[in-house]
Amino acid sequence: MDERYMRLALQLAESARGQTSPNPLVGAVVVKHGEIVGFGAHLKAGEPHAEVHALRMAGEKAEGSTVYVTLEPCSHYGRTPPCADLLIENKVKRVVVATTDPNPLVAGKGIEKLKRAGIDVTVGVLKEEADALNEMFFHYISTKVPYVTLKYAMSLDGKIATKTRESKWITSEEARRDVHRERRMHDAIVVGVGTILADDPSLTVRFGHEGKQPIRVVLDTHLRTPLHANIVTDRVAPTWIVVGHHVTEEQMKPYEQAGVRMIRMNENKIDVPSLLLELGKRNVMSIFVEGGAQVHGSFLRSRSVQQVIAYIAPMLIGGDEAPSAIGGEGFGRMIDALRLQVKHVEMIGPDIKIVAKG
Ligand SMILES: Nc1c(/N=C/[C@H](O)[C@H](O)[C@H](O)COP(=O)(O)O)[nH]c(=O)[nH]c1=O
Ligand SMILES: Nc1c(N[C@@H]2O[C@H](COP(=O)(O)O)[C@@H](O)[C@H]2O)[nH]c(=O)[nH]c1=O
Ligand SMILES: [Zn+2]
Repeated sequence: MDERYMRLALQLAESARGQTSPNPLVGAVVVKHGEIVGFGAHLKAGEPHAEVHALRMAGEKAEGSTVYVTLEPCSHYGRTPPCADLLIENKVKRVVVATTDPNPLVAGKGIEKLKRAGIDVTVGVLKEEADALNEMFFHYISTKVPYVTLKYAMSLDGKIATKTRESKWITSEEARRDVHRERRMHDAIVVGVGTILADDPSLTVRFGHEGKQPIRVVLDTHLRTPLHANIVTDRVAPTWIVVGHHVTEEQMKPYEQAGVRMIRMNENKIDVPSLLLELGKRNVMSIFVEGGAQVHGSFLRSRSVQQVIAYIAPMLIGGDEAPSAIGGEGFGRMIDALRLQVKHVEMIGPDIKIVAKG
């Protein structure tokens, strides 16, 4: 029975996907005498937690109830009061927790508090599902740098464009729509200025997956992004441009006036670990790196890759000069190659989608 209610709590949590950053997805269900008397999900950082919504809906029925929650109830004062205290005040009889919260502020303290107050606590119901739900949050809260997804679309022979740099289109309309769904799962989309100059992309979530638009981050050491680029002028989503230390205030001014947020690194280059620290400091919990090959190469070099999403089209492009999905220096020895595990393979229209994780 516990699994049935926890599954509902997990579904509730998932419904807020893409809205809660930098907080986790959390769902809660209140059950009394075999009846659901309240439920809720955390919808937005800074707003009430899932338990608050669920207990509010339950009212007096919360007393003597069993509460199912997908993440250990918080026990600290963040932007909202601790849920563990609220559960105790509501005289809840039993709390079923799917997984503990690795946030150093919580990590086991919430469960301790509940037990000390005499509440019967069960931990680990559907733990696998609950951990998968928040893998990005867990990565971010324990490393303070964003969870990194590399995405590329390539031909069967691994090319992302022809030797004359033509790339429209390699994958099908359906595959390109699927990219928008994956974009939406991330706080930011990252591309190199090469992609801006080649494609003038909008880097927005469209095709019915609209919701909170991810931040568009351009890695542009020498500030070569044109002021008339879509991502500067369309104001559909936030745009951040990362530049080297040598770029001056007056060079950045026109971009800031156009509403672009400028991030100037401490060196005349953008190295990935420093970039990730800067993004992590600005509460970016997950990034969707869309290329090009050089950018992918720099993320691979620093082994800062948690997930790869590859779309493969059944076509052959060939040519030594045609760029492959990941450029840069690469590894000289097989032992250094980044080994992943294939988690998911599916056909999308005529194309193959492969998801692999570190
Ligand atoms: N060339 C291909 C891609 N090309 C991806 C480009 O690098 C760039 O991310 C997109 O053009 C941005 O599009 P938007 O303006 O945001 O809709 N991506 C794909 O999935 N398949 C391909 O065939
Ligand atoms: N969203 C959520 C929790 N989130 C936990 O609390 C932290 C955010 O606290 P605050 O800044 O007050 O919103 C977050 O980092 C995570 O550890 N906890 C819960 O009991 N239920 C919830 O629904
Ligand atoms: Zn809480």
